[in-house]
Amino acid sequence: MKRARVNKQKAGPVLKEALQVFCRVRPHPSHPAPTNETACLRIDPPCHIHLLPPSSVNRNVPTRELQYTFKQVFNETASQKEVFEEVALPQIKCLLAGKSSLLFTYGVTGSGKTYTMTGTLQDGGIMPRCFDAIFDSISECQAKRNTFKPDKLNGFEIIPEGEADFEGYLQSRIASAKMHKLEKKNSDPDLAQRVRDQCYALPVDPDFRYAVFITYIEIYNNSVYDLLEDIYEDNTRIRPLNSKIVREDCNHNMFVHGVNEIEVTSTDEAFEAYFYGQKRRRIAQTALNAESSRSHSVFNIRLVQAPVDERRNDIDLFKKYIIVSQLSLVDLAGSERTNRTKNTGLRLKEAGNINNSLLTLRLCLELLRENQNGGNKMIPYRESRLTHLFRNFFDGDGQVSMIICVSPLVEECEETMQVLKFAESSQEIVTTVQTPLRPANSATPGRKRTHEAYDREVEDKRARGDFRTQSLPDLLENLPDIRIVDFTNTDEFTEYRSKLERLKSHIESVRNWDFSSLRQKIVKFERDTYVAVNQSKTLEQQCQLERDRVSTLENRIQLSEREQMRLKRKLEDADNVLKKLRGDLAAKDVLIKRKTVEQEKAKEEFSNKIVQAQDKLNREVERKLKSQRAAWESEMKHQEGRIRMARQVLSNEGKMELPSYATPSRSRVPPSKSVESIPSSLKGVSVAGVKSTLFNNTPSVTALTNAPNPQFSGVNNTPRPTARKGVPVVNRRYRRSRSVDNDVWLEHRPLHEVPTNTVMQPVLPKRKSVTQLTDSKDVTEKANKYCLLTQNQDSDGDLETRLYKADVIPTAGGGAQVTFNDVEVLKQVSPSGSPTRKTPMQIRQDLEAACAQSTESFRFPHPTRSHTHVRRHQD
Ligand SMILES: Nc1ncnc2c1ncn2[C@@H]1O[C@H](COP(=O)(O)OP(=O)(O)OP(=O)(O)O)[C@@H](O)[C@H]1O
Repeated sequence: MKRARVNKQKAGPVLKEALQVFCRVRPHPSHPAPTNETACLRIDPPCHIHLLPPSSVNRNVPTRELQYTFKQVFNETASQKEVFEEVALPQIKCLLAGKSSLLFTYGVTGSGKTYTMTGTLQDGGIMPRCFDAIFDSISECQAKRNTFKPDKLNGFEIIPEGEADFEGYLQSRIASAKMHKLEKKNSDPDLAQRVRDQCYALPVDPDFRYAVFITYIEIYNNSVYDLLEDIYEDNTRIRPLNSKIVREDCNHNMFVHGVNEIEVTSTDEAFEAYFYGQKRRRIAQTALNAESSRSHSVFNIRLVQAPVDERRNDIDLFKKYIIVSQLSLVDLAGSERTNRTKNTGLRLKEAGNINNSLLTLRLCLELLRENQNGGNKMIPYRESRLTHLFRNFFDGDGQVSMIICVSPLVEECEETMQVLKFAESSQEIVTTVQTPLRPANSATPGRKRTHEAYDREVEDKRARGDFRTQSLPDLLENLPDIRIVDFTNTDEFTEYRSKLERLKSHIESVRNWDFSSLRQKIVKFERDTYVAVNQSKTLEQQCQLERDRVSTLENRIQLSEREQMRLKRKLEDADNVLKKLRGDLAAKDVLIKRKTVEQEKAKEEFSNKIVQAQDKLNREVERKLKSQRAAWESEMKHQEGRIRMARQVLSNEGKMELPSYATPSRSRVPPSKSVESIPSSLKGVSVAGVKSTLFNNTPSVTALTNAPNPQFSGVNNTPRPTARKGVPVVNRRYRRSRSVDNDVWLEHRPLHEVPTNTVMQPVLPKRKSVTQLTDSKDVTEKANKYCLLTQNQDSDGDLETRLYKADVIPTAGGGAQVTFNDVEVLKQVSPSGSPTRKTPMQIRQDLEAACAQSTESFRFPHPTRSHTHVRRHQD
């Protein structure tokens, strides 16, 4: 027995295709005409779907309307036929052309995945319609059963005609019969009830023979099980399914090792196998679906095709001519939220596994998309059996399509959003599809048609009676009997001769029959037809490619339009914000301008006020200065009068000569200050024998300033005054005691002294206090130091206490000269003074400001302080 195996699929040109995503919305379970309150989806045919999240939904879902775009969106009323023709029929065409494809349904539990994939007997889903289309197309070219045989290593062997392993087939049928006997009680659906609404006969290459194989597996809790496995150990015992492993064949294609691959020759057989597997599939009732799939089911259809040889019907035995294509129909289990399904125990574990495998699928697709956009991440296909098994498809070995099943239920809004989001982004994934090379063997292309045409021609000729003679066997049958009985009978000879001539003419006519030219004509015609068909196929492929390219571009355009819309919205938002900010800015500008104007105005008013206040202050200062000067001048005059009176008294007594008051000629101290320094207690007092020298030419005190006045710096260098005639001279032999402790002070206090109660007291260890100088001896004999205390209190209650200190120097005439050499000023500001009185600092500032403008030469007193103790020694 000669056998052949599929070793390697012959690869033709590589086409790139985007992952195709379709969306199907299932009808609302309770509202035949859903409203906005009950449905969260709105369809905008043919490609858009809008999600309208209700306001009550979770905060993870944005409240605005979201739009998603897919290759096509089917609404609630879309029929199974419509879905099949749009989604799966192109994949059947691919399958017949030798290309593989994967189609899976994805969605939340109860969203209609199984319904879309399988449907019902009356209204079949994608899977039964696929079988119908396949068998309708290959019906005339179907290989005899068991011509191909799976080799259990993902390949096929060809068993030449006559050697077909009918025994094996019989065995499998017997096993099948057995299982049916056991399971018939499980009430198989009656296939006779199945309704077919359409014949899908697609063109196939007639020079090939075709066979269809199926496998049916489930991935349950991340383990793979063969649903077509024989689990009957005898007629009564059933063992559990064994888990299978996923392996890689020599061409790096993934397959389930040891899986039962069954050849089917009709849709009914395929259905039988499907129902056989379906009974083993794990389905359970949940809160959301009465028949919820607890596993992912994979229904693989493999189409094996091999060319026929020149002798019309024998399949070519060269293994290189075999083409195997696959269509995988995957019904994924639905993603579940435990809080909605209320699953516990085993159901909860199943739900966890389902969600994990779906998560891995999503992760793989997302990473694939990222990698195709320039990323370089490892895709974790192996983390789930599901992704591991379909790695080839994702890595670029076949077309991938996905049907997103969604429910319009408001309660599922958030999950639906996740599904739509993921599906929309998956459309960016590009997969590659290899077109298999049709085997270019030595056989004449179109030979099947040639044979058929020849047969038809002969039949036609026969029917028309175009054959001028009978067929050769007829001719031979009608040959005259050539045995001559009587050689003398010329009639017999003549008849015999005429028979032979007739025979000869028949033979000649048959010989002249131009078989070769007819055959050549037919072959040429078929060749042309074949070339034309091939060309048309190529053109069709190119058209398909162009269509796909256009649809990909359309998808991209839609995506970019959406992106553009999104950006536009963003821009509009930003524009609005900008406008608002600009408005705010303009308002603030106006406010600033108004404030600036107000500020300028206030500044102007303020400076005017300052100028006015300065003027007023200047005038006030001038007025005060004037009045002060006038007061001082009158005081001075008064004092001078007194001095004159005192002088007069002295001169009248003739004993004491009072030196004339020498107005300090070079002193810059205002005269009033010197005048003021005359002790008031001396007013009207005459002391016999006492000579007084007041600030003898030298201003010893600068009472109004703390800073040393440079104009007085040269004072000490002024020549000492020479004694004038008649003026008592100081006793030159008198030596002042240098011991301070020995000084005896004559303290001259005012009669009505205001108690200062200050801690600052003059240090006068030995003193005699008097309020009036009545006896000159108090000065001349008892003291060598003189101290005069004066007090002045102004209208504000400020008290100024002055302590004039002097040396008492005996004169040659037996009197004494009192030389004032020091003054201490104690100023006490009344805390309860006039409330309108300015603080010293204010006064100083006012005066400084006023005088800075008016007079530069005038010097201001140092700010008066409470308890200011000013002391300046002459030396
Ligand atoms: N388009 C539709 N038209 C009519 N009925 C539908 C449609 N889609 C789903 N249904 C019904 O909804 C129910 C649930 O559907 P189905 O079992 O296909 O959901 P599922 O997505 O496969 O759920 P699970 O993931 O749990 O297996 C079924 O009774 C089915 O008949």
